[in-house]
Amino acid sequence: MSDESHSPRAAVRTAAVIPAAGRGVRLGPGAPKALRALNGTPMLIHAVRAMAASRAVSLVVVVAPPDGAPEVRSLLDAHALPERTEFVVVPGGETRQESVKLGLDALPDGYDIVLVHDAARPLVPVDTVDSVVEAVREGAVAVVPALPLADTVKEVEPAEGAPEPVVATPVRARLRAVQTPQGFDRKALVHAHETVTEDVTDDASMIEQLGGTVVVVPGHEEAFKVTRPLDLVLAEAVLARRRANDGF
Ligand SMILES: Nc1ccn([C@@H]2O[C@H](COP(=O)(O)OP(=O)(O)OP(=O)(O)O)[C@@H](O)[C@H]2O)c(=O)n1
Ligand SMILES: C[C@](O)(CO)[C@H](O)COP(=O)(O)O
Repeated sequence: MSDESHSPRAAVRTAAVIPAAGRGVRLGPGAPKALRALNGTPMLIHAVRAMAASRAVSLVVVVAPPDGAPEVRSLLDAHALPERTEFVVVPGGETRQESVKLGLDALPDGYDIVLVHDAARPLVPVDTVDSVVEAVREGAVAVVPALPLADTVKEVEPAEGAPEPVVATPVRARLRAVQTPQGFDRKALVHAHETVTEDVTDDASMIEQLGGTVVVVPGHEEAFKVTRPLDLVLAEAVLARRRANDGF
């Protein structure tokens, strides 16, 4: 997609907020997850490049670990990034939700579409980013990329240290595993972050809670979230496959 698109909101500017302030507890001991290397390059840099690869995105706000903003600024300065994109770094908060809110607070005027993208999804392809932006440009208030599930999902009654009774089996064909970047009309997302106080696991659920419509576009298997140690192995394998296929 290019900025010559004929979407109703094609001229509207798009910013990406990248929450990168998490510790990465499930990945095990070490540096904050976003700063850990994938094939020698910090995961965050991969994620920033993935957003900046979209010609629609002209500003990237990185939400750094609370005491890590100077280090993240230095990292951005030390890596090659597209010159047409502006980069801002702000310190994050205790939860993902707080971190996204701090990123939104740092957005200057003039950006009416916002993507929120996990630093922990460093390998999302640019076509996925572009299709999210395109759907918001076409008029959607909130857009999520998602994939059908491979596993059957059970709802259980959580029970610590005991077998958990199953209470329901949702129809798998109606379920989607949701990724990022999630794309939003900026005003709607800011309003949602100012209004919803309950903890949620993604930004789109805040829009849902306020009665807004969220739509799904196809996600991508390479947009998986690096969460546990095995995901690092998979991410490096994806990078190796890209190098072999594309020569970079
Ligand atoms: N206080 C927080 C917590 C999470 N995140 C970000 O939100 C994204 C998704 O979170 P997750 O994958 O859960 O990362 P962590 O919180 O680091 O992982 P864990 O729960 O294993 O500690 C990540 O890019 C992470 O850096 C954030 O910006 N601020
Ligand atoms: C936003 C998200 O990536 C969508 O799948 C996910 O909900 C983040 O969850 P986490 O537990 O904060 O990693």
